[in-house]
Amino acid sequence: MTTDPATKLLRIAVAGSSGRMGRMLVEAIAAAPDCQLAGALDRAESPAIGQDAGAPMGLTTGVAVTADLDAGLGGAQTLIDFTRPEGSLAHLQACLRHRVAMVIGTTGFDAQGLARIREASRTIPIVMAPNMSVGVNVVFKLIEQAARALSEGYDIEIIEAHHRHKVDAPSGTALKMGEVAAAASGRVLERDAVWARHGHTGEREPGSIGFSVIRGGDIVGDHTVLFAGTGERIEITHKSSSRATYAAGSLRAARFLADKSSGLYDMQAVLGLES
Ligand SMILES: NC(=O)C1=CN([C@@H]2O[C@H](COP(=O)(O)OP(=O)(O)OC[C@H]3O[C@@H](n4cnc5c(N)ncnc54)[C@H](OP(=O)(O)O)[C@@H]3O)[C@@H](O)[C@H]2O)C=CC1
Ligand SMILES: O=C(O)C1=N[C@H](C(=O)O)C[C@H](O)C1
Repeated sequence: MTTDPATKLLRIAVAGSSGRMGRMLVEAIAAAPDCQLAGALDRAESPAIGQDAGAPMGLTTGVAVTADLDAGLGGAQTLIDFTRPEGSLAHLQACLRHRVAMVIGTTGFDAQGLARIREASRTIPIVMAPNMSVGVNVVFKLIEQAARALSEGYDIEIIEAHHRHKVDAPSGTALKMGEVAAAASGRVLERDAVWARHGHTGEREPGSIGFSVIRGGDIVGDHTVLFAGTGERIEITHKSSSRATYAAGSLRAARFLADKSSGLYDMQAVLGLES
């Protein structure tokens, strides 16, 4: 999966190229001196099919958007995919056929989908992360440290806010924050999570991890983990103000995969944050 020997450029295809993240990625690839757009995929029903992938941003990339997975992936080393779970899993099969590496940013997979990705990573290299931003991945570390130190006597609540178009809840990032906080504080997320509260809920269950979800307007992505104790509370907050941060992280992931032949990695590995 090394770079093109002739041009030395990393040949990247983008799935969901006319989506919010897809457009950011096409723009980021066009601006990156070491990368080249090798393919742009979208659904057959998309009005973008046949148009230049850069058209929505006023760019000419020379790559037309296609729904033909084999044509879109043919010349690529890596596919960056921010679509929907069913789309990513269809793209995964095509990447296996063409031995193309994958960066998966899509959130909302079920256990079966995750198992298929894990299985595929025995054959192709994959980076998968619910959040590609450097900041959020540093925040995961801060949450781990705080949750370890505050495991007794502090209630953990996770609050996230996103734009009105987001279809999954809680966000993949919020779920990951819950997993990190649970593991570091001796809780088990599947057992201790409280996904919603309404009506006569009774008192808060000790050791639970509560989730609150806000959807509105054009909020790019805000996440807070609250540790509420007696007489004090600690809030660890990350706010994204632009999707460019996810696109930049995705390109870092694609570069990371260039010399890998298989394996499943996350952004902690890409950023060298593994402890
Ligand atoms: N890991 C991270 O850092 C981040 C992850 N995300 C995640 O990325 C995903 C996409 O987000 P966003 O860009 O805002 O979404 P959009 O809806 O703006 O874009 C999704 C794109 O994927 C296409 N698509 C939808 N369903 C399918 C399918 N079944 N097969 C193929 N293509 C499909 C859409 O086409 P059409 O418009 O025709 O439906 C569209 O082009 C979400 O899961 C989101 O949570 C988002 C930001 C950061
Ligand atoms: O859908 C989005 O927009 C985002 N989704 C990701 C998630 O579910 O965590 C990452 C980011 O928060 C933006």
